[in-house]
Amino acid sequence: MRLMVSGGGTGGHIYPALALIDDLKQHDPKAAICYVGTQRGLESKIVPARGLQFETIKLQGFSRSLNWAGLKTNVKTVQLFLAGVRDARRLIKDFQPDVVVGTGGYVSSAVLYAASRMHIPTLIHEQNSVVGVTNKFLSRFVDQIAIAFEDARSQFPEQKVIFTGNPRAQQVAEVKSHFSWSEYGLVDNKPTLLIFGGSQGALKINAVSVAAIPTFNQRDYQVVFVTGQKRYEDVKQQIAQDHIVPGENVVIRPYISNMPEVLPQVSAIVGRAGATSLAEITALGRPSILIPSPYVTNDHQTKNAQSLVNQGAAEMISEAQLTAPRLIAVVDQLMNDPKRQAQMAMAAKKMGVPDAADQLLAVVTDLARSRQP
Ligand SMILES: CC(=O)N[C@H]1[C@@H](OP(=O)(O)OP(=O)(O)OC[C@H]2O[C@@H](n3ccc(=O)[nH]c3=O)[C@H](O)[C@@H]2O)O[C@H](CO)[C@@H](O)[C@@H]1O
Repeated sequence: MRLMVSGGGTGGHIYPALALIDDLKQHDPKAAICYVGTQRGLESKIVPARGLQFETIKLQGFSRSLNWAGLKTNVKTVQLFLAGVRDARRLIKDFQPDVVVGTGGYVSSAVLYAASRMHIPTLIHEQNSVVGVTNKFLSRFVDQIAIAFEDARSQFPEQKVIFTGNPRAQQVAEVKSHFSWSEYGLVDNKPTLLIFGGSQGALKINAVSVAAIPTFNQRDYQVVFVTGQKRYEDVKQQIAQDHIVPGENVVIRPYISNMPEVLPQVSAIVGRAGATSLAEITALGRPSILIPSPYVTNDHQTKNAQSLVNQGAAEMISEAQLTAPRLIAVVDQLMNDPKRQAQMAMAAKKMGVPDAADQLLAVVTDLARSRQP
């Protein structure tokens, strides 16, 4: 199969694409793969490092401000989109894909639009319960739409929709490694809490976690606190300024690049409610304390989180109510109650789709075959 994939901007769009690619490579080692992203997005760091063919086009998102500057940005966005479609057509002509898959982020708009106009079979994957702007636009043009939350179904043309789950779930659920916390200067066989604010890190979660370090230092669980690559130096500075000394119990990292190896070793998670993170948490069956980002379209992270809370799989703290004492109280309660951890873990696991990559690959393979004469 010749598969072209496009998705970018944040990890939540990139990792599902990579999970699909990995699953395809396992089933069809001769498959040819081309990933299209932007130079500015996180994909330009993650994808080439995997040894994949990586092509870029130049695009930008729409501004939501209705002022003059917003208008100017949006005129530029449309110009770049039209140029992006031309560039995408050229890439498609060169690569000759059997099928083109989009996993969200504005870069996929031009690539999937161009492919559909060229009559190449197309599929988009929507990770969230509330449909993103790019996928909403593309839903009119593509052949098939794979979803990971049933709630998304009614927001798309019904006849195109198929539930597959999020392929990253399978990747995390299937991993077999000999990971040891000693790589992080921590110990094995000790309850471990992972704190991370999605793929980019989150300002408020970082601030509150910094303030909680002295308390975490005294607990009998250990803490891995991931700041996000761009926010690491600020966190370090804050810690120095506040004269905080992280003890042997707390480790601070900018980013974890081997999350599928790390996550299975974690007892509980504090994090945002990005859809791909939630797919991982549920596939593994881990209890979580979710702090949805209030800065995303239609508050979709709150809806993502609510679906776990409704099943007893997670607790939610709104960002507005997040303080260090509140975080410590909720974390302590969970970490000191193994029975509750187990109940939440089981509830989470019931929601997981640990074969999502195979399900998505089956749909993609059928679509690719539909192209052959
Ligand atoms: C601010 C924003 O627009 N967020 C969106 C973005 O979130 P974001 O990019 O944060 O995505 P998610 O939380 O869904 O997924 C993060 C991914 O990055 C990985 N990871 C994270 C931290 C780290 O150190 N190492 C690492 O590998 C996680 O394991 C996961 O695979 O895409 C999601 C999926 O469409 C949406 O639901 C989110 O609302």
